[in-house]
Amino acid sequence: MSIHSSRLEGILLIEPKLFKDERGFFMEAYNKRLFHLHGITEDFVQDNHSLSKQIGTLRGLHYQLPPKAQAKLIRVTKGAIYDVVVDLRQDSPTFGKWEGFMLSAENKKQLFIPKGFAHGFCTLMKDTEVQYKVDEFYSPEHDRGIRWNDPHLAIDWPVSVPFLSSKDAAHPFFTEAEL
Ligand SMILES: Cc1cn([C@H]2C[C@H](O)[C@@H](COP(=O)(O)OP(=O)(O)O[C@H]3O[C@@H](C)C(=O)[C@@H](O)[C@H]3O)O2)c(=O)[nH]c1=O
Repeated sequence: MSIHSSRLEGILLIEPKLFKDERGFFMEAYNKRLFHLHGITEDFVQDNHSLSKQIGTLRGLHYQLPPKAQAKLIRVTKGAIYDVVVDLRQDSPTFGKWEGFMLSAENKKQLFIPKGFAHGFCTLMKDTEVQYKVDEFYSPEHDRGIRWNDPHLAIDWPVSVPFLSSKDAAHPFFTEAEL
């Protein structure tokens, strides 16, 4: 597998080694020893899986507050997403900066997101399925969100009118968010 760092420290884009043959392909989606060798030593405790039926479905921007903050390892098993992270680490030189990545069932790229980031994605194909590992259990009391179209963040989403949950449409803006 190959790993690429990003301008946001700690964010890693991972390309697994793919074995193709006449039957199809094989890949190791997660290999504890290999990931540890590359510094991803989180103890993942929960695997999540979501389906978004419509193109332009946007989930986010989500995070959990400490002490229940989550690191995440994201991949797409059907369809494609534009995956976005926002640096919420107040001591970081890139605090408040965002970055976007194309993840798809076809390119099989994975995104590792350490604790301290908000995360969201917008689907680029219908019936897109996203699967991700997290290193802390879901905690509704610590669950928080930031408004997807916050002008301060100025995220360049691929759609201007996404399909949102009512919860995601009502999140506070970045400057009012509890961090
Ligand atoms: C995230 C989560 C939700 N749920 C429940 C709560 C709710 O009734 C239902 C749907 O929850 P949500 O609307 O928060 O689902 P969703 O909008 O898909 O939330 C996810 O979005 C992406 C961007 C992330 O980064 C994830 O960490 C997570 O926050 O599922 C769990 O039981 N466990 C979980 O881990």
